Amino acid sequence: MKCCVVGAGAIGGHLAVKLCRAGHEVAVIARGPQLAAIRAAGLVLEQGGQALHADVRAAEGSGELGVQDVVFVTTKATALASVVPLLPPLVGSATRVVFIQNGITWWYPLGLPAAHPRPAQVPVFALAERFLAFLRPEQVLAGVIYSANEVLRPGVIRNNSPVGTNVVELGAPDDGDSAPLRALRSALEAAGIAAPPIAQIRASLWRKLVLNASSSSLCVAVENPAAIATDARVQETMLRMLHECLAIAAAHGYDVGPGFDFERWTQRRTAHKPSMLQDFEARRPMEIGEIVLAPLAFARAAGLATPTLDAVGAIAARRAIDQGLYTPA
Ligand SMILES: NC(=O)C1=CN([C@@H]2O[C@H](COP(=O)(O)OP(=O)(O)OC[C@H]3O[C@@H](n4cnc5c(N)ncnc54)[C@H](OP(=O)(O)O)[C@@H]3O)[C@@H](O)[C@H]2O)C=CC1
Ligand SMILES: CC(C)(CO)C(=O)C(=O)O
Repeated sequence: MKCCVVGAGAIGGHLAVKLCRAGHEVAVIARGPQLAAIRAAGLVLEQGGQALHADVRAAEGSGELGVQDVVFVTTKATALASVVPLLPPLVGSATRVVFIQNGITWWYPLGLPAAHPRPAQVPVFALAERFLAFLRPEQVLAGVIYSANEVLRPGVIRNNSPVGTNVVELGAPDDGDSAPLRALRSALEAAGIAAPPIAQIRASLWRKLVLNASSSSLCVAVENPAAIATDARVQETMLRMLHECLAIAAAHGYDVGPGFDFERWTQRRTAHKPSMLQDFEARRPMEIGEIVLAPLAFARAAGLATPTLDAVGAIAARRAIDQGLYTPA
């Protein structure tokens, strides 16, 4: 498989190393110190006490890379607009483009089953027109990833998830099955990243968003990820947020609570800083619109009250605004 990872940071770097080591032809698009480091010495993924090295091709732009079988877009949602002009040279008629972002994102309304309530209007949806100017809807795939990673230093990614627990749920916006989708899941599985079949990509999105909308904004508010497990008041706040977000998902047609042990997430003692807290600390643009505010817009559209999400979300958003890391639309 000839593939290109656009945005070789924590998630993209992890995928690039695994796919390259599994024998695929992998190029990455990166910039700044990350690009320089990858060009000089490849990418390293620290995982389970091992340093996995991969000599991936690195480029600043897409012109030299040519048409790909698969493009993984693994930038933050905040950078998606900057990705638009990079994609056309990589995309041929058979290319699949996989968008792996947390939160409500641009493809949500695309192919939304008619039985589901209409989504709230959120700013990221405006990107659909730009992506669909050169992508047919069936070329768009979506990924929801469970894999805790951070860039330790340029060129070096650390995976903070217990070995064997990195999972990506892949689907099409219309939930259709296809040979390219199955082939991609198989390629990821063979590369060591679980990619189980799923029935509904928006159910996957909401299940993950329930965790992110709660833990990410709470971690930005308290700046202490461990407090979720160790401080009873913080843990109780997180549980309230989880349940409010589950209600939003259910109101929009995705009942993602059953079978998922959300309470376990509040009891995990983890020092991993959610990517939103990593961004806050590094003073990088934050995914406030997609992870914190979009679920609140969906709540209002469904007529739901979400007092705890509102309060903690307001604090996280305010902190981001004050640092210039989020600008309300
Ligand atoms: N990190 C994690 O543990 C997890 C993250 N996620 C989600 O995955 C997505 C990706 O997150 P993550 O990997 O942490 O993000 P990172 O910030 O670590 O990586 C994104 C990379 O994309 C680069 N980039 C952005 N725009 C461009 C551009 N136009 N051209 C070239 N490179 C570009 C960034 O460069 P620069 O630094 O210069 O901006 C950065 O290196 C997010 O939606 C996040 O919420 C999901 C699960 C876990
Ligand atoms: C919390 C975590 C790692 C869950 O996979 C995540 O999604 C993030 O860091 O943004």
